[in-house]
Amino acid sequence: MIEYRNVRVALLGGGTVGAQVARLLLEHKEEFASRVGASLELTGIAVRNLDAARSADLPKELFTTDAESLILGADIVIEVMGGLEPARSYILQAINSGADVVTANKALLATHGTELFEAAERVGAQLYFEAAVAGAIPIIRPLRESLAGDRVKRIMGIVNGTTNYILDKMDTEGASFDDALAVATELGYAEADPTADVDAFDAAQKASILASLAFHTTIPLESVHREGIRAISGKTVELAKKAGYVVKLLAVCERLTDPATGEEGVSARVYPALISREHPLAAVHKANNAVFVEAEAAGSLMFYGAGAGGPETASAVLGDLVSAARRHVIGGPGLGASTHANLPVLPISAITTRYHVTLLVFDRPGVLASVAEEFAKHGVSVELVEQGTFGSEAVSGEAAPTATLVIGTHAALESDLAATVSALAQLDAVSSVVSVLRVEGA
Ligand SMILES: NC(=O)c1ccc[n+]([C@@H]2O[C@H](COP(=O)([O-])OP(=O)(O)OC[C@H]3O[C@@H](n4cnc5c(N)ncnc54)[C@H](O)[C@@H]3O)[C@@H](O)[C@H]2O)c1
Ligand SMILES: N[C@@H](CCO)C(=O)O
Ligand code: NA
Repeated sequence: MIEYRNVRVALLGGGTVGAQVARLLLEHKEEFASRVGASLELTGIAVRNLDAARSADLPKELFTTDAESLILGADIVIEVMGGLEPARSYILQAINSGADVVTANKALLATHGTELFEAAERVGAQLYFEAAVAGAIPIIRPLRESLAGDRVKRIMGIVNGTTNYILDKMDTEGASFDDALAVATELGYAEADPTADVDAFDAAQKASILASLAFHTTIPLESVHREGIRAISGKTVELAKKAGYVVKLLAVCERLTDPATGEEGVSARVYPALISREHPLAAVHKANNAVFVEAEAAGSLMFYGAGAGGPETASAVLGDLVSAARRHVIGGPGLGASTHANLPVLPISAITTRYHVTLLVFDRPGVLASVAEEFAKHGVSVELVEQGTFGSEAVSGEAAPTATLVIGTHAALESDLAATVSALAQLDAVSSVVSVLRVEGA
């Protein structure tokens, strides 16, 4: 058997994910050598603070604050630092010095992916990123390789563990938003700045990556429609439950026909949506993720598992490391980006879906008729109306609105729905629009 020299691996980041990558790499050194056909040598771990506590007991001599030197001597660089800079510069330095790269950095890939892929293709380097979307769940390799011979039509899923943890606690335990977020952060699921999770920037970054792979088109992050979960109150969760739904932060990426031109385009969006409690996505609890993929030949596929967590994410990073090391040993170019389709990215106004509009109204004669008239005026067909007393919310200086109206619609064009909602808000009988939620997974 040919004796290969060690494959030198540099690790950038020793936090929630990085420390677990290092731990598993050292613990399973022999096993990895057998799988790769060469020994993987962890040459060092670049961190900001040498004295920071780690989630694993690692040799002190591995730690350094000199990332540049570590990169120069590496065959493969693993980037699990997060953020855009200096992660972007370090990855470019690695690629230009002939190393392959494994990253979990969805923020970086969603904003600088094109530049990084072009740099990698110029020198034939590999750029792997399985951990960047849906943590431990293999979804990147299936889209990038396994389904490369099929035509993906739609992707719908839960791709952020932190917000799923929050919404799940609110639904199953009536927990408050803040308490659930605090626990998710404590458990290491949240980004360094949790607004990335709560305001759906993380989910949007992942949707951009998934849609780019699925539709062979560059989907810029700014073209992903993004709505976070801050507006989801305990009351909204309670009303959803009463109606047989659960609120989930969904990423939806799909091919669709532009209603304005009749041409094919693609849509990528992330928003809190209602999912029937019978739907498999309703059973995704805690920080788990799940992604449904609909493809022309393969039909419907579901990928499920841990979307966040140190060891769980390290699993995906190490899978990429073994792939990269195997290719490093036998030689050959890395897998490039596939963006030839160049489909137009359509705005949210072009989508058609069902909605639940919840209004807080004054309980007086004619309120139902005036509300229904607005839907009719804007061409939105109503499927259900549910009136409930929602406890009076004292509105200072006038009789409190004491009723809620939940209007469920048939499939409607987003732009028609938006026009209806702004008209409803003007009605005297309507005190406030409590929530407008799309219904997915019908
Ligand atoms: N935590 C998860 O569950 C999870 C899951 C999937 C992907 N990710 C992604 O993995 C990456 C790391 O996430 P994490 O949760 O481990 O973050 P973390 O904040 O726990 O760890 C970041 C590490 O990088 C180091 N670092 C940051 N800036 C540095 C710099 N300029 N120079 C040297 N070291 C630097 C820090 O010292 C720390 O060791 C992020 O891109 C994140 O989005 C995390
Ligand atoms: N903060 C991210 C980590 C995994 O990418 C999440 O909650 O899903
Ligand atoms: Na993954």
